[in-house]
Amino acid sequence: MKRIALISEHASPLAALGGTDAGGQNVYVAQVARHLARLGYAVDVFTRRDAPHFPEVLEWVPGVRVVHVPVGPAAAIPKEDLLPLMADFTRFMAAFMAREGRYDLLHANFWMSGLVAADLKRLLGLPFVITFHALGKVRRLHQGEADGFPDDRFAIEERLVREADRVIAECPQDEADLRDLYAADPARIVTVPCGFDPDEFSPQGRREARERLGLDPDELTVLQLGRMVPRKGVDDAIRGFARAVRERGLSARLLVVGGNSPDPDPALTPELGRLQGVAREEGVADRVIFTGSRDRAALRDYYSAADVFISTPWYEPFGITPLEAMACGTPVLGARVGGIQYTVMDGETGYLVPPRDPDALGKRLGDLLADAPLREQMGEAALMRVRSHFTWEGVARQLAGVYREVEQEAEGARPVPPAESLVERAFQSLMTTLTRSRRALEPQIEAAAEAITECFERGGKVLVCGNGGSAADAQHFAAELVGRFRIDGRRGLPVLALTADTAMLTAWSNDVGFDDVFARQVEAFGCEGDLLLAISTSGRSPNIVAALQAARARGLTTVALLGGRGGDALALADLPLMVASTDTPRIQEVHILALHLICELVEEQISTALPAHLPAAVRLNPPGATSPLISAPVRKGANV
Ligand SMILES: O=C(CO)[C@@H](O)[C@H](O)[C@H](O)[C@H](O)COP(=O)(O)O
Ligand SMILES: [Zn+2]
Repeated sequence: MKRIALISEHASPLAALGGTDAGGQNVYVAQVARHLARLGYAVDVFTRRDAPHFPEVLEWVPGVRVVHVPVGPAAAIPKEDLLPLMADFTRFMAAFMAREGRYDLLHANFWMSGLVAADLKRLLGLPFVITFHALGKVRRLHQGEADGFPDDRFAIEERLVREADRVIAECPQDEADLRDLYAADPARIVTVPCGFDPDEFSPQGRREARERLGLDPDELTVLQLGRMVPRKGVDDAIRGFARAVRERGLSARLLVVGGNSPDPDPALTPELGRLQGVAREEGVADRVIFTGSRDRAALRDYYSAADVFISTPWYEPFGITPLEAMACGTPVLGARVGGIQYTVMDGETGYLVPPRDPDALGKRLGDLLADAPLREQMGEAALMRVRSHFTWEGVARQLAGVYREVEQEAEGARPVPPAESLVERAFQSLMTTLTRSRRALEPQIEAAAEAITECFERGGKVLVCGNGGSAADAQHFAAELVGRFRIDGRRGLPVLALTADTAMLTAWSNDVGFDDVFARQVEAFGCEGDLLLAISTSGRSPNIVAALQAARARGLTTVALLGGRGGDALALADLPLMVASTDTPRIQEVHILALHLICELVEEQISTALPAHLPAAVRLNPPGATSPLISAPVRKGANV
């Protein structure tokens, strides 16, 4: 079973049920979730908790849970104010997944949910797809200053277009906008339209529907239905209707369904007042009926009762209402914008007219109202078209295909176990570990070398310890500094490997315990100002942890060469050097490189600590040095 997280920060699928203020995104998320569940997906929809009584996790329909994300006030707030809450939204989802398991894929809806998905991808490596529903740059083009979203939206959308595994365009116009305005990679855009649910929308019989709504069964009826905002072009619908009625001398009425309440009160829906003014101005106040909002269950009767459905917004990312009207067998008079020009086939399932052009609209409306057989024919063609192209079931199947593609790609990106020899694999993995560690280790190696140099300069000594291979590394390190590394003729530096005294190690382990064999020696040899260098690939060896604790207690500086997650040693080290691997031998190999580099840097720093004009022998063996100079002759050996 595949687990999908649908993220929809402001548009809850539950709002789609009540229907009064639900926009297209609520319907989309609700329907996609339900139909994905029917295809066998386990779907969780993450949406902001905007009412106090909502439980955190609600089992909604079989296979779909709604997770109410508790960020911001548990009340409705404008979506323009949600961006600052998104970081908490992301944190909540990451914690939720830590508790309840990961998703196979995230499907974000709208740009702010996209931000959550993109951050989760960076954090957890989850693939994501996004349906924008509306694009900020398109909105700004059409709405200008009326657009209340911050300008950050543009840069965020650009990032999402770059980082999403797939961008779902809802129609060819959306796809073109993504390419032209956002430079989206065409190979990662897939066009999947919105849909309708045949159980919800089907022809109800015109006369019966009109009767149920209390409308005159014989009068020509035109319907405009949707949210009441200026960009929906309801004023153009009213003006076009007025022209058609005037010019053709028809007896018809226009139903305008929508608003903030079921009561068509301009005090509750200010836009309504403006539109009533337009109807009066056009002399059709008695023919335009504002109904207020209606429950979703009642909409099929409205769509079925109408002879013509009008949808002429200035722009529309997709436009679900024309589909729903077509699903009820009603021809659509639509604006040639966005998804409408894709769903409505001009001259076949209705007509397309330019946006904001009441004259063109009036003419086409007149043609339709005057020709009953044409309306009949177009209504049937509309029904056929939506049933074959735009059901939610079909949409969910297409999305499932996109999810499968993304998953296959993700699998392809996972490193295939290499077929080459063990030796080749070891080289490869060491190179990977080196590359990963490089950036992090460079400043740490320099800092460790500096701390060790300072320790020597103040007259201190270095104690080194480790187990197994790291014990050998400890001795190796001591040998380089007590003896010589690259620079010939310098003084010996005081480094004591705590792993070398077998009598002490065996007696203490035999009689007392192994866990404090090093701590005991730190107590014996360590003085304030000295430095302990602890080496452990896991950071969990008890004797290493105890040695670091003892060193801290005595005022020694602590440096630790670690790997994996650093274990308890990590927090006890003033300077931890972490190798980005969990494989012991690879960590040790990087440790050796780090130790050699530390030796080289320390030698260099010690030799330049005194003015350059002094003879080399004096610089390398300063007058205050406690150990005698053993310089020449150096016998021939591998390191010479
Ligand atoms: O050399 C190796 C593995 O390459 C082993 O001897 C290894 O050092 C031992 O297992 C150590 O006991 C591991 O201890 P540590 O690095 O986790 O502190
Ligand atoms: Zn080893």
